[in-house]
This record gives sequence, structure tokens and C-alpha cells, in this order.
Amino acid sequence: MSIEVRGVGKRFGTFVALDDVSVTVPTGGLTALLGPSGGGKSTLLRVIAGLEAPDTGDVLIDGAIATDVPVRKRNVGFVFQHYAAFKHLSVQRNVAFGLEIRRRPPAEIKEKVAELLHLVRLEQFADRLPAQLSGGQRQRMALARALAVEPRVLLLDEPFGALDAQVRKELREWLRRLHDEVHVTTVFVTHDQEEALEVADEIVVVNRGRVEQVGTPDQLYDHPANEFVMRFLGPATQLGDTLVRPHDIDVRLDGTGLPGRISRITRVGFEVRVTVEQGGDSVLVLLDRARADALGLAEGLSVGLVHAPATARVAT
Ligand SMILES: Nc1ncnc2c1ncn2[C@@H]1O[C@H](COP(=O)(O)OP(=O)(O)OP(=O)(O)O)[C@@H](O)[C@H]1O
Repeated sequence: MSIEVRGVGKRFGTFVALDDVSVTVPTGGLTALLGPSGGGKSTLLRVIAGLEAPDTGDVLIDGAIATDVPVRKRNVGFVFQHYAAFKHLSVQRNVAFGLEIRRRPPAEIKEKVAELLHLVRLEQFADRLPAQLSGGQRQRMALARALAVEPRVLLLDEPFGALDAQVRKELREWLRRLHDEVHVTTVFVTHDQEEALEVADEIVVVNRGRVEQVGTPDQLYDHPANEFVMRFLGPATQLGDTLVRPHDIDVRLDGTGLPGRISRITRVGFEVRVTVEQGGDSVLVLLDRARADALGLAEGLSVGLVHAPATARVAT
């Protein structure tokens, strides 16, 4: 099911939360809405879901205008950051809930729930209460519950936001694999660029109520449309009149490149961070240890800086 957002605007009082947003989410894709806090990601997701009515513009689901279709008829599944499970119901009853209220036959419900619990790897926890699960297991239960009614679209608002870094990492790998098995058109909100780069097929960068850029992770990382996208997707440093990635700069000792002087060297594991004072800027250069050692870099040394061709850059 494709989703098309056409010229959507949304204000809260005088505050413009979404400003003429247009974006297309392809069928079967895993799309991230990525941006800083308060930029409008959740509002956009809620408009797609039908939880929030846009002031202007339309949402089309599979080519048909859905703006006036009520939430329950849109056939979307949701998972939010702080997922509210039914505390007194077992995991399997929670997953079965949507099917029970739709009065599906008991045998069908049983089979479907078993299939879903297998999919989210919670078979052995079927009879537990939600309180007896870890945070990551609870979010997997939430996904199984959302998938139970076979939604046309799955919308996830920071689904792993409240979890610790290690569990988040496991769950995002798991979400990617789940999506590869199920292929339901999925949109998830995140403010974590690494999460978006790692998991999504396509990323929509949302900032101050506007779409800054849409593209695959590689397109956005390697060809950022502007300074905001460049800085938001990864480290960036000023080199002359250009903004570049610190690991795309090489250090020369043969008199070529923009001249500067090393002010600081920090070794962090495999990586060597070199700060070079160049033309009034402190330029950050990231080298791997072998390259830094081969050059014999030291604080106070005069060097030349060269930006690798055909890598990300934005003129400033
Ligand atoms: N119901 C509301 N009433 C008033 N203002 C709102 C309402 N919902 C959202 N906003 C405002 O709209 C802006 C965008 O909010 P939104 O939740 O969409 O941002 P976000 O990008 O998802 O941020 P976060 O990652 O912090 O959730 C924020 O400044 C927020 O305060």
C-alpha cells in the first residue's frame, strides 16, 4: 500500500507544525521519518494515521484520498514509544485482542497468534503477563499485536526510543529482518540518524515542519541537499569554503593541500582524531590508526589538508 502526502499543513494555534509537506512512501518499503525533536515527525505520522486532521492538503492511501476516512477504517497498525499493553492479559491474549474484537473464529485466532509469536520470537513467553517481559520483548509483543489484524500500513513512533542502546540496536536489526519477511509498508519515526541509516530503505528528513530531503541512506549521506542534512546525518567539519565529512579529509606532508597546523591528536580505539588549525577554522580530521602512524603525526606539525573527490560536500 503506497502512502502519498500532498501539500499537508498543520498548525497548533499560531505554531506551524507542518508546512506544505509532500512526500510519497513506496509500497512495501521501510521508510524513516528522521529529524530533530519538535521538527514535526510525530505530527506527520499522526496525520498519516488519521489521528490528526490536516488543515490543508490530503493523505492518499493506495491512490485514494483518506483524509476523511476515520482511523479505524484506514487499516493501519500503530506502535508508540510507551506502548500500553493490557496488563491483566497474557502475551498471547494481548496479541489476539484485535482479532477477538473482530470476531474471528477461535481456531483462526489460535493459529494466527502462534504464527505471530513465532515471528517476533516470543513463543515461550505466550502465557506471561506484560509486566514479566523485558522492555524489548514488550515492544516485540506490541509489533505482533499491531501486525495481527494484517494492517495495510504499519506506523511506528519511536518504537524503541525508551530502551537502552544495546537493546535498541538488537531490535532495529530485528525490525529490518521482520520487515524483509512481512513486507508491510512501514513508516517509523526516529531522531537517531544511525537508526535511520541502518534500518530504512528510504529516509525523509523532517525539520521545522518541512521536508529537507528524501532519499536512500546512501543518497542522503553522500549527496546531502543542504547544510542541515549534511550535519544531521553524520559528523561534518568546515574545510575552506566547504563543509565536508572529517573522514573524507586526508593529511599531506608533501606541501600540497590547504596549509594548517595540528593543535590536538586524540586516539580513540581504532580511530585517530586530529584537529588542524586552518585559515581560522579548527578542522576535524578522522584517520584510521595505520594512516596516522604511517604519517607520524604530532601536535604542532605543519600539514596540508585535501578533501577526497566525489564524497559528500556542501558549499557554505
Ligand atoms: N496537540 C498539540 N498542541 C500544540 N502543539 C503541538 C501539539 N502536537 C505537537 N505540537 C507541537 O508541534 C511541534 C512538532 O511536534 P512533533 O511531535 O510532531 O515533533 P517531533 O519531530 O515528532 O518531535 P519529537 O521527536 O520530540 O517527538 C512541536 O513543537 C510540538 O510542541
